[in-house]
Amino acid sequence: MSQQNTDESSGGGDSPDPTDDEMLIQTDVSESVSSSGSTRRETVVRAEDINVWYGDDQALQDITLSIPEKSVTAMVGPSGCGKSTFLRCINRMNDLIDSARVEGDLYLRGKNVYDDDVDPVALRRRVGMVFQKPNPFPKSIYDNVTYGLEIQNKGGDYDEIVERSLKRAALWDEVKDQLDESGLDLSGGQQQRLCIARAIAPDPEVLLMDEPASALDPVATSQIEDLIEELAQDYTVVIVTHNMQQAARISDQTAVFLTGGELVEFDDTQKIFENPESQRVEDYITGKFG
Ligand SMILES: Nc1ncnc2c1ncn2[C@@H]1O[C@H](COP(=O)(O)OP(=O)(O)OP(=O)(O)O)[C@@H](O)[C@H]1O
Repeated sequence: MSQQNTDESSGGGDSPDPTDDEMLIQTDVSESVSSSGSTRRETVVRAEDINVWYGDDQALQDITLSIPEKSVTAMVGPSGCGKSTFLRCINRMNDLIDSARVEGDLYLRGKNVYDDDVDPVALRRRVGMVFQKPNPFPKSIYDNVTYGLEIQNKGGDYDEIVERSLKRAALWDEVKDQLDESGLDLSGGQQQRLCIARAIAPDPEVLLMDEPASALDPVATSQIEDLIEELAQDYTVVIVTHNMQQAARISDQTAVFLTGGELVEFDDTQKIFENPESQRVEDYITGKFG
């Protein structure tokens, strides 16, 4: 686990005329959660009273939590408790589900992403996502990595960005001589690292990962776990996982959701696994139910 203690609240650029993108980058200096008091990092994502329904069925109830920067936050809990739904609130992917309705406030660096003036596409530039099943496009490895940059019309030295992103995703050495070959010809673990390279190429601030290793074998899973810990030095990583050991190994904070879409406990991972406040959380993480 990589706890970083930075007391400072980086604050505020003094530019009087923010651009559209900068409108989304206001600083939230609220303190991140920590029962031990040891972790005081700037909050990047803050959810306040988030409720989500699919039609008449409520999937999340009054979720309030703060996710600190440059760390790994794990969302755990039994199937159907709303972990993925919460992840999709952060980059407004629930907007794409007709029956979904979100109420409450979700701040990204102090700006409510549900405000009318927020463009969800611009938001998703700043909040990248990696899914459970590796989903490279039927394109070359190179084009997979540059895809996000191209659709955003983002300039820059693509050769350099491809190399940097693949290195960050721990894939460069394996593919550097076959960048023109299809991403679909890679192994499952390599494909997932390619998807991570694609997600980080536009340099997002937050990286959402929805069970990124659950379709992979143990060796590929271990590589992805190492990679996630490394990525947290530069990005704020939020990961959904079914795997308690994985959450314990790689996350700094853990949020435990339970049936009914309730957030029962959110704290430093060590505290959650060694001395949770809630009996229901203890029962869940020790395998008594779920
Ligand atoms: N697109 C959707 N349409 C309708 N209901 C949905 C949709 N997506 C999720 N749900 C429902 O919302 C609830 C929460 O689902 P969600 O996928 O967020 O849970 P989860 O904790 O991520 O589950 P899992 O661990 O099985 O992936 C479930 O009851 C699920 O059936």
